Amino acid sequence: MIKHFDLVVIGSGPAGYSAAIRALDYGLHVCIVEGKHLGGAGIMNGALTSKTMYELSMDYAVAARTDRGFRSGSLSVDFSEVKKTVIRAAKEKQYQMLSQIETFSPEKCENGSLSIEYGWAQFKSVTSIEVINGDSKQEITGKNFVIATGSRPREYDGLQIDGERIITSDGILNLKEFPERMLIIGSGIIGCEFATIFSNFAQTEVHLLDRSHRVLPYEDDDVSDFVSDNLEKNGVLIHHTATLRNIKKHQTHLEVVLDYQDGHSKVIEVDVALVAIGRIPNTEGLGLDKIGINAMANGTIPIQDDCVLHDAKGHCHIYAAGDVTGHTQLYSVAEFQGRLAAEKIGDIPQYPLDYSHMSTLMFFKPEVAAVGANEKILQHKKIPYKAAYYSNKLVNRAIAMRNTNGFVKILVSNDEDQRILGMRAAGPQASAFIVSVAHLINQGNSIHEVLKIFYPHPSIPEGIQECLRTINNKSVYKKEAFPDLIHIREWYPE
Ligand SMILES: Cc1cc2nc3c(=O)[nH]c(=O)nc-3n(C[C@H](O)[C@H](O)[C@H](O)COP(=O)(O)OP(=O)(O)OC[C@H]3O[C@@H](n4cnc5c(N)ncnc54)[C@H](O)[C@@H]3O)c2cc1C
Ligand SMILES: NC(=O)c1ccc[n+]([C@@H]2O[C@H](COP(=O)([O-])OP(=O)(O)OC[C@H]3O[C@@H](n4cnc5c(N)ncnc54)[C@H](O)[C@@H]3O)[C@@H](O)[C@H]2O)c1
Repeated sequence: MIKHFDLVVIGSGPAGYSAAIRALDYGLHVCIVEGKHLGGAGIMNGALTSKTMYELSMDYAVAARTDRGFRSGSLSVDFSEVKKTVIRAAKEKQYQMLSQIETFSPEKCENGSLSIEYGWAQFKSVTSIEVINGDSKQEITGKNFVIATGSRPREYDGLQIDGERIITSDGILNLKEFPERMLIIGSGIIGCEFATIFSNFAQTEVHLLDRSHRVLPYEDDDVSDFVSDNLEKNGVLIHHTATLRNIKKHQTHLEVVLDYQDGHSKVIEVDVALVAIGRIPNTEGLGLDKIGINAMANGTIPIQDDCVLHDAKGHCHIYAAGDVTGHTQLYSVAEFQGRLAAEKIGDIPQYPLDYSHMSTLMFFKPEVAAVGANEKILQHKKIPYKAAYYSNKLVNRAIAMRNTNGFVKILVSNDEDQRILGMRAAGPQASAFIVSVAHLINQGNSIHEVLKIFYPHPSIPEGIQECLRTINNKSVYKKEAFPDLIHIREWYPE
């Protein structure tokens, strides 16, 4: 039997699920097709599982502190219990998603419904897909499609991922115990987040391979240095300018050869190697040739700001959203694009995609949050700016928390308007207040809007207001008195 829907969404990650639900809002009959885990990397082996593990590791690190007037009598941690808690968190979310699918099932709803089919989808034509689940196959036809197939870890050339000793982020939950020694290959977000998590639990000697001079190569040098310093304080051994020559597998361990830029080499022994060198889009096997679409050389499906795919014949009932499109690989971006695709299908009003105020959270110790441009971006675009830095050491709430390791760095246009262009914030609660600056950037606000407002006391965001006041020399604490804690830099194109 061929099943037919108004909209077929391939992939149930944040892009696919949000597209499906948004189409349901205006009465479409929708089918989600999912090959693996409901919720995609938004939930399993991705954002939610890694953040659950991060929160547990941060709690453990706080419990292990001895500088706050109290100490725990004895502290121990069991990896299998940590794993159970992480999986419980993922299931909690998946059951919420499933409850919603069941609430709107076609048997119960005439005016818009949701169905889910498990299996791998492949286009047969511009109106039909085949869904393969083990030995069974079924055909599903649709008036519209959203391709939201996400991404998967990039593999390291010549290194076989065995899922046990040599793993990617997909294999973290396969580990049976805390490895005694671990090498993380790649010092981007995933590499630095897992280095934070495993060093927080303090059961693992963590080696982090950074092929350049700094971790997080796309961030400004001061932010990268701050993250590196904190990783090192947490016990992580960072191998800057190192290249992996090879890994020899032994019965009980891995023997790793690292080559450094200055010509020397080092052999280290670890139990597990985690490869975290980026993610690649899931487009192979989708049958894109059957719909007249060519993926780019890097596998992504290019979209314009409308998420629509146009083939040579002008078909425009097929859309793409999320990691598969090659845009910044974030939950929020995937969800926004998925919603937008569904709104386009329904021809209902949409908010335009505007990445200029996109924010990111990075789960390190302490957390780091980013919104809008950084110095590298502004210099690349030749936009003159002022960068103001204000340390949390001067912020009363941080002092009260006994947690002053952090800062805000705000970039404003170097002109009369002094428009806010971007911020990097590190320290407690950075993830909670970054979005307030996203609103300021979105509204094209200048310093003046911030200076008019009462910031509650004691609060960490008071640092934002003081930081902006420093630019026009109106702050309560002055850079002359605290040159290490407050500074301002100006930049003009040559
Ligand atoms: C370890 C890790 C931590 C992360 N942490 C964060 C974070 O803290 N914050 C953040 O914003 N982002 C984070 N991300 C990124 C975020 O998870 C992704 O950007 C987001 O999940 C992308 O959503 P998506 O819907 O495009 O794709 P995905 O979530 O990858 O979902 C795609 C789904 O499509 C399915 N699929 C693929 N091909 C087919 C097919 N042919 N047929 C049927 N189904 C198919 C897949 O099985 C998958 O379930 C993290 C990612 C990882 C790996
Ligand atoms: N908190 C978050 O928002 C969050 C958390 C995790 C992942 N993510 C998303 O997932 C995506 C993937 O994360 P990621 O860390 O894998 O990718 P990434 O692009 O952030 O970092 C990859 C790192 O690997 C390095 N690298 C690449 N090839 C290498 C090689 N051959 N040898 C050694 N190093 C190499 C790069 O220089 C870079 O530092 C990110 O782009 C991010 O958008 C987001």
